[in-house]
Amino acid sequence: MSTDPTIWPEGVARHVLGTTDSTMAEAARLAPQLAGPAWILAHEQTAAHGRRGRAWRMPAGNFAATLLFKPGVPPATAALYSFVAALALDEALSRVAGPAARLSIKWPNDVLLNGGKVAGILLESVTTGQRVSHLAVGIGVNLVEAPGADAVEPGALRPVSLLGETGIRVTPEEFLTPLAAAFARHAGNLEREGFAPVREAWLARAARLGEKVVARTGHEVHEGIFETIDATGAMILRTAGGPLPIAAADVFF
Ligand SMILES: O=C(O)CCCC[C@@H]1SC[C@@H]2NC(=O)N[C@@H]21
Repeated sequence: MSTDPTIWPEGVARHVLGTTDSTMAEAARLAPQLAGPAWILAHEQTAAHGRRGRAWRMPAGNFAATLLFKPGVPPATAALYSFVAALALDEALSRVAGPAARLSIKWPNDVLLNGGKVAGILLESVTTGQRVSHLAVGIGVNLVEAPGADAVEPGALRPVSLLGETGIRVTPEEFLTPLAAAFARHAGNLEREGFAPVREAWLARAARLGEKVVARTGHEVHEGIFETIDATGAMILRTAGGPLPIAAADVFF
């Protein structure tokens, strides 16, 4: 991996916006003139989206930001930053909510609070030749309000908010500070030591490890025991037919 010590400088740039279409779209517009990593935070998004092109509802007061940077690594390595982001989110939420908060990470990168989804992560990248020239890590956190259950697909986990579950209120700007620090630290670990320490830390926070889950890929449904994640971040399911690596899927408990 890249070991460029300057990729995560002390003070990563921050752009704070009022209303925008989506911080992912803002990141795409900023990319051509990007010098170092930059966080783009918006107080309101009119066209936010989540994984698989789903709409992402963002009630006022919730957190919406995209971290844009230039990893300069192959796409498979860039994908590992989603585990970095999940760890950073889990850590930042635990910092603001206190150690009693029941937080965990649902593969690959949803953060759960008391068993409901409190935060989601979306990676978008631009690849030039064999390398990812720009990576946008979009993060949405229900700080003060969870969208209604009608906003999610049948069978998906109920959305929850930090305020609703813990009574703790933090502003998006306040939340960005521990999140950015945790992201920089875990990203530094990934870049210096490879995926092993991030994988280990991620597994220690994983929801339903060793339990039965259902993984729905575009066209197939697999049921099995969630055994581990491999060196590429794929979920390893123990199925009746043996261990099955799943690179991308929606997972149901
Ligand atoms: O769970 C998911 O599907 C991922 C949700 C990601 C939402 C965030 S909010 C900030 C950024 N801007 C967007 O339009 N999407 C991401």
